[in-house]
Formats: sequence, structure tokens, C-alpha cells
Amino acid sequence: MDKIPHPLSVIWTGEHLRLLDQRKLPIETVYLDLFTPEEVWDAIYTLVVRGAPAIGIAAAYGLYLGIAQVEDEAAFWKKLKHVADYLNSARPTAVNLSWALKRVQEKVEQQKGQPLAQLKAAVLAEARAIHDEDAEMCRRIGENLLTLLHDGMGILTHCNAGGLATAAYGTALAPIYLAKEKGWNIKVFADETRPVLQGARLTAYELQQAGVDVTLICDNMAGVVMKQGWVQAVIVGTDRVAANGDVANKIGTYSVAVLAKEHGIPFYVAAPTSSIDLHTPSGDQIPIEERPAEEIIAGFGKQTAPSAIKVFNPAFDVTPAKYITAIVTEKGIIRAPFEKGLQEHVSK
Ligand SMILES: CSC[C@H]1O[C@H](OP(=O)(O)O)[C@H](O)[C@@H]1O
Repeated sequence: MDKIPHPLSVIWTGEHLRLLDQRKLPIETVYLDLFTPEEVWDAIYTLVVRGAPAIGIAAAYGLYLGIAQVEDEAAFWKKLKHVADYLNSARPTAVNLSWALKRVQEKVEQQKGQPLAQLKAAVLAEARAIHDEDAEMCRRIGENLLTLLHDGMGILTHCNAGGLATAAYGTALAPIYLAKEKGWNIKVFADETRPVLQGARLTAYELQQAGVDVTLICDNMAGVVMKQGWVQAVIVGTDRVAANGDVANKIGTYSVAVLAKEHGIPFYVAAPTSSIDLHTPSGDQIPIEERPAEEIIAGFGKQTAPSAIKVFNPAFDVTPAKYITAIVTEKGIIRAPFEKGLQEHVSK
């Protein structure tokens, strides 16, 4: 893939972390400078940075910021675990958060006994490796998904699993960018994705910037665009794939999957292997984040519901494997039964 058609979500300046404030998109492009794990925790929780891979990358840099100033080895190991546990508490559903923190810790533990400066350098080096590998992962997912698509088709997507959710290019949107480069005419229907509107604010923005034919729809319109015959495939991202192939993703994904099944439309999940969690047997065990009622009562500061009204605001739902046509990773395409393929993709 050539030019990246959107501002980068995560930047390491060499000294500190710079995050695109995705809450401000699509109206403003604002970067925040972060110097402490507390600032990174807050940025993850408040969705300054969001999207499973981007969250993992930001947390890995946050871990480095947390240990960069320690002055002795005993303090280093104590602080490393404390800061990793702290950052891991920011959001529970996207497994990339714990995956990235665990990967950094395991890598630096291999260097136990080395001088303190080398231990610190190892933490930063692993954070940068996670960051650098992510863009390549997206490109390969895009190439694998593209083999399932064809010129002229309509695709529906939910939430934002684009470049803004990753280091670049995205997962679910990666094939769209590749198709555009091939000169294909792909029409995308982007669910606005209430209540935080990642589809309206981020996916519509990314695809419009890239010159892709994108139509923004309300979440409750997904069924009718399928019924009209305008959609030949659904592609979504994921925050966590359980060992049996159940998929946690943005709230509303399950409804789209059921509608796709009803209309005989293939439902593809773009899943980096870093989002596959073989330690979680099924979707029933995936922790689902519940977010503040204000996101529904007064989204973006405009009250649209009675104050103190009872609200249910799960940020994710689980799509059972039976609704999924294929899970596409950077290593290939997995079809049902998913268990064996998921194990192979994680281990190879
Ligand atoms: C490529 S992961 C994108 C994934 O993350 C989103 O959730 P959030 O915006 O709350 O971080 C959504 O579930 C996307 O599919």
C-alpha cells in the first residue's frame, strides 16, 4: 500500500508518546503529547486512542514511560510489573492491551541481570517492534481479505477497524485501500456505530480522504441496505477472538452478523493474530466493557435523553462463531471449525 490516507494514530517522538486525539475527528486534527503512564491510561480509557492494535501499541510505550526514570534494578522490576498491571486496567475487552504488555515484559525478562540501561532499552525496543510490525500485519490482512472480494462489490462495515485503529492501513479497511489502489470500484456502507460514532467520525472520514465510495448509514439501516442487494460482504474488525471462534467487537456487530446470515451475505472478521486469545475458551468468557451512561444520554455534549435515565451501555458484543464465514489474519484465512485454524495461526 502506498500513501497512508489518514493522520497516524500513534507516534513515538524518540522521547515521548504523541497520540492523535480521535475524539476530535473528523472536525479537528489534534495531537496530544504524553509523558507518563497515567496520561496513557487516561488516553486509552477516554478513547483519545482506540482500536485494539493502537491501544496495544500505546500501552507498550506507556510501559516504557513508566520505567524510564527508575534508578536501580530492583525498582525497575517492581515498577515494570506495577505499571503493566495499571495500564492493563484501562479497558478490559481488547486482548491486544494485555498481549502487548505481556510481550514487552517477557522480552525484557530474557535480559534479567543485564545493566539497567540495557533493560530500559529493551522495553523501548519491544514497544517499537510492536509498533513497526503492526503496519505490515495490516497490509497482509488486506491482501488475504482481497482474495475474497471482487471489483464492483458492495461492502458493509461497522465501527472503525481502519488505519486509525492501528499503526496504519487498518484491518477490516485494509482490503478497501488495496482495492482502491487496484482501481476496483468498491462501494462501502459504513454504520455510524452509536453511541461513540466511530463509523461516522472515523471510518467515513478515512475512506472519504482516500477517495473511496463510502455511504454513511445509521446502524438501524444495515438491514435495509442488505435487503436492497447493495451489500455482497460484511467486513469487521475484532477486539478479541476466543479459542472457539466467537468474536468480540464493537456493540452492534452481533446484530449485523445475524442480518448478514439472514440475507446470505458472507461475514468476514479481520483479526490480527495479536487479537486471538486461545486462553479464553468461548465468547461467554470475554469481559465486555460497560461505559458511562453519558455517552448515550449526552453524546458529544448534547443531551438527548432525560437526565438520570437508566442506561445499558456495553461497548462490545460477542458474535458466535456460527455467524462467521471466515476469520482472516495476516497469515491466511480460517473457516469453520475455527479451533484448529486459530491454534495454527497463533503458533506458526
Ligand atoms: C482493529 S480493532 C478495531 C476495533 O476496536 C473498536 O473499538 P473501540 O473503538 O471502542 O476501541 C471496534 O471494536 C473495532 O472493531
